[in-house]
Amino acid sequence: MKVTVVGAGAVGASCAEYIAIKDFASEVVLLDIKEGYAEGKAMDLMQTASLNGFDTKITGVTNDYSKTADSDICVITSGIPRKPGMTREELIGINAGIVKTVSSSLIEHSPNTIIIVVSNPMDTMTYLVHKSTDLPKNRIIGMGGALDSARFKYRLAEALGAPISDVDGMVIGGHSDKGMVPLIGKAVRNSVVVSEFLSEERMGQVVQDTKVGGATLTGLLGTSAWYAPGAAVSGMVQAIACDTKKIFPCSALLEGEFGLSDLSIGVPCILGANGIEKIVEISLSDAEKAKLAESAEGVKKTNGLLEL
Ligand SMILES: NC(=O)c1ccc[n+]([C@@H]2O[C@H](COP(=O)([O-])OP(=O)(O)OC[C@H]3O[C@@H](n4cnc5c(N)ncnc54)[C@H](O)[C@@H]3O)[C@@H](O)[C@H]2O)c1
Ligand SMILES: O=C(O)C[C@H](O)C(=O)O
Repeated sequence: MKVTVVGAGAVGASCAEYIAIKDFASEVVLLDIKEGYAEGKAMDLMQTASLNGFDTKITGVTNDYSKTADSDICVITSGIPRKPGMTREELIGINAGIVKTVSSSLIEHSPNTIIIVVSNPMDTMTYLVHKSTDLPKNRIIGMGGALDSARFKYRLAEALGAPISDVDGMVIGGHSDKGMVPLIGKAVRNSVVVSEFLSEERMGQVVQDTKVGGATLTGLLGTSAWYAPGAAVSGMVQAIACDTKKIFPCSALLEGEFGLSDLSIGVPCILGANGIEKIVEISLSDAEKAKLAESAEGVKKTNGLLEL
């Protein structure tokens, strides 16, 4: 199993590290445009192998796509991150060009690959890869909901005073400060809906804290987060590599599912060897449907800025 990660910055290196630590891939290629940068990150990571106990071989390359040939899975993290006070949507001007060029170079050398898009604004960048390449739709997947759901579980555990392993919940919709739809009505503590434990007001706070999770970290760090994003990507890569058929909320191209079409947005998906094996059309309350529709409008507005 060969995995390429484009962008050896904060998120790309974190992805490579978590993939290696989980020890299911034979090879990870890190590629960056900055001379020597990916080589340096790969060497540093390889020097953790005997300490962390993995055999995955990590190599770094400067913009040489021939070294990525025949990758089973490619992750795109190249592009600029936001700074405090910015939205993810403001990154479109620079990142769209990067994502378009990178995806076409990857496919040239790995025509059968599955692509996971991370660069922001992620739903729009995922849609751009659908529109600008010939890959089938099950092989282009955006990562956002896996991260947002992890943040939702963190906030739920905090509100409940419970261990994180005791809570479950999912975030669907666009990966944006306003567009996320944390499904609070379906969130559970050990099978019991959280409304049994939390007031309406506290649940509203959990939802709001989840939606601005990325902005909160950007304010604290001066740039956006990388540990949880890297872990979220590695979980999706593992599900595909090991054909686990686990459900992750992913940005998938919709063609009528949930009453939506012609956009990529976060919905529950079964991930396996074929990438998105199935979009799971869970039933939503009227309020959840309305929020998802509003979120889709926001994503489509950003998609409208693309030069296709
Ligand atoms: N979808 C998500 O949940 C999620 C989570 C975190 C970050 N992100 C996004 O991921 C992206 C990367 O974030 P980061 O913190 O790692 O940024 P970073 O600046 O640390 O790293 C980005 C790397 O991309 C490289 N790069 C730029 N253009 C390139 C090109 N054409 N080819 C190859 N490499 C290129 C840069 O040299 C840099 O090393 C940002 O757009 C950020 O908003 C998304
Ligand atoms: O917040 C960001 O800009 C980066 C990423 O989308 C995140 O949610 O951490």
